[in-house]
Amino acid sequence: MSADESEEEFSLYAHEQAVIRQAEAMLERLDEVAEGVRQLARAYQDGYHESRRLVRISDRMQLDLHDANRTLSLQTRELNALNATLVKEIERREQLEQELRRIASVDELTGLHTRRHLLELGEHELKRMARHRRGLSVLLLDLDHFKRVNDVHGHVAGDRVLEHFGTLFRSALREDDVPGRFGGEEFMAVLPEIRLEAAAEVAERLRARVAEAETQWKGERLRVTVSIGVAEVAVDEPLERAIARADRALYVAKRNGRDRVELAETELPGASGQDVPDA
Ligand SMILES: Nc1nc2c(ncn2[C@@H]2O[C@H](COP(=O)(O)OP(=O)(O)OP(=O)(O)O)[C@@H](O)[C@H]2O)c(=O)[nH]1
Repeated sequence: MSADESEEEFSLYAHEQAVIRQAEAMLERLDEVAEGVRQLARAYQDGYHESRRLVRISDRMQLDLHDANRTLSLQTRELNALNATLVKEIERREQLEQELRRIASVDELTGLHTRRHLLELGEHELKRMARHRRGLSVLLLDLDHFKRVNDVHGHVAGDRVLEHFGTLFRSALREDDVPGRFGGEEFMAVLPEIRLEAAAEVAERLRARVAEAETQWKGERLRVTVSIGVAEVAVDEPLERAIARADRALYVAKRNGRDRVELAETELPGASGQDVPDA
């Protein structure tokens, strides 16, 4: 073999080797491509199943959502109805409470303060008096022989007289005075910023007006008189003690012939008092 031949042989061999390597490389690449295609197909397949599953889930979710929405709408309607009922109930209770407060504080027959409310307002005035020290007085009033009005003309006539007295009582007082019905035919007033003598004048004016007044009843003119006890609340004196003193003065007015005003004895410092007289 010549040198050329061996060279050619060598190059042929090298060429074949190169082709073989190229073919092998191509096959490798083809394998990679095939694997890639397989992966892609798998991915499509998985994706298909996944999206089917997701669609099923979303269908079910949608139905559930519809159901939930329907339930919510129903509940909202029921809640709205319940809310309307509750609002009405609250309004009704507020009205009832207002009515109860009114009943507890306003005497139905005369429109004056009730005993309880009067005492509350009295305590309030007492606190104010403790600050300004301009005086505070109480009047205790009782219609005279009132039983006779009932006995002779009937209870309804008696009511009419009480009602009329309420009007006279209120009109004889100032705006700031607090008149109330203590119970039955007994009345009381708390007069802020008034000393004993001025309170006695108020009481006397009222007594005279009542004595002159007439209550019309079924063509008859009914007349009553009133006895009044007056007390000025002493500094640091509890209200009930001043009321008890006014009550004793009222008793004296009754004993001295009725249709009279009597002043309570002055409270002695440290003297022990009596409780509020019962209605
Ligand atoms: N019509 C009516 N009468 C009442 C009311 N409250 C109390 N009375 C009556 O008031 C009368 C009070 O009588 P008494 O306590 O004996 O006193 P009085 O007849 O006023 O005699 P003196 O107080 O001693 O002057 C009773 O007959 C009660 O029935 C009421 O709201 N309406």
